Amino acid sequence: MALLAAGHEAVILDNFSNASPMVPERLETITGTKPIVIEGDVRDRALVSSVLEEHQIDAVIHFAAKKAVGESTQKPLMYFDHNISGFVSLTRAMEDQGVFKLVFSSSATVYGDPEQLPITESSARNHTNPYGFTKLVCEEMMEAMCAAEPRWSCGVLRYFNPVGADASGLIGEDPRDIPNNLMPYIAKVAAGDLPEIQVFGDDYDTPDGTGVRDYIHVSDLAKGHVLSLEALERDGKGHVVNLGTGQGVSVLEMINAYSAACGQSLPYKIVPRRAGDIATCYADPALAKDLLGFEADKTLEDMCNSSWAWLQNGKV
Ligand SMILES: O=c1ccn([C@@H]2O[C@H](COP(=O)(O)OP(=O)(O)O[C@H]3O[C@H](CO)[C@H](O)[C@H](O)[C@H]3O)[C@@H](O)[C@H]2O)c(=O)[nH]1
Repeated sequence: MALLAAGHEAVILDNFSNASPMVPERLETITGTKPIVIEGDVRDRALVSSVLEEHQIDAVIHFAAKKAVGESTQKPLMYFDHNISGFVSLTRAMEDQGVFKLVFSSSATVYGDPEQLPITESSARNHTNPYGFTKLVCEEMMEAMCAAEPRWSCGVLRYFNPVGADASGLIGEDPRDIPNNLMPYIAKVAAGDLPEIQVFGDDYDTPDGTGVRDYIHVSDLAKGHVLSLEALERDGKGHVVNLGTGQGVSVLEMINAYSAACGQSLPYKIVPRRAGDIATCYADPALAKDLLGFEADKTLEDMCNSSWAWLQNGKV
């Protein structure tokens, strides 16, 4: 999904392949502002160009990418097409229309297996799968674009592990297939759709032996995008920042927190490690605070409560 903002007007371009068509209506309920919704694909340069022109767009938030690591190893070309061709097509359309402000969804995946913790933005970049490769390539393309054309200013946001749902309970994640990620999997077990959680390894070098990640509430993440856009307008230059809380949470801590939120003790079993997983990953969030004034303020409890509320009320 690409959200293109001109002044206070929001224009959403989406092909609805993953998102529910109910999202724009629910967005309106939450924000009180009716977004303009255009059905289409970010790889359609002519369409994007016409949208930018017609609505006098001055900045773009680019979310239109695929994000499942496992799928990317099976279908790398599909990932290159959506994530890399889509990026090139979008930015060429922006260039055609003289729009040079871009907020980009990057990922902590660009750090590969981190050399040091917490992870700072100057840590070495690496990729361990085709999905991570696409994020790294887009980051490098932005560096080249900005070096060649000073009018570009790009806000590169390296997400850690986004979880939770909007506090209204109206918008959240509802994977169609068996979820790959921990929180949606736990949520399906809590809802009775799956029998038990599989914990991928309890022999990591972490306090309880299970993997540790920096989970960030999606509402905090959304706030980071607004601050990034504002910084692009204010500073006239780009930034590359981590969006995380700086706190590591283990798989067992997450299961316990979700059990408290849904009021039942969730069943789990320890299974072998998942290939490609690392022990620990959490952000140094200091630069995002310095450059954007960003600070994540939602707790682990907020993340679990909002996910559970969405499952009960909002799912369509
Ligand atoms: O059913 C599950 C799913 C996950 N885990 C564990 O839970 C932790 C989190 O796993 P996720 O799959 O939720 O998230 P990852 O950290 O593996 O990956 C996420 O964060 C990465 C950056 O660190 C990339 O951005 C990637 O796209 C994104 O899915 C890991 O220790 C994993 O082993 C389980 O034990 N059981």
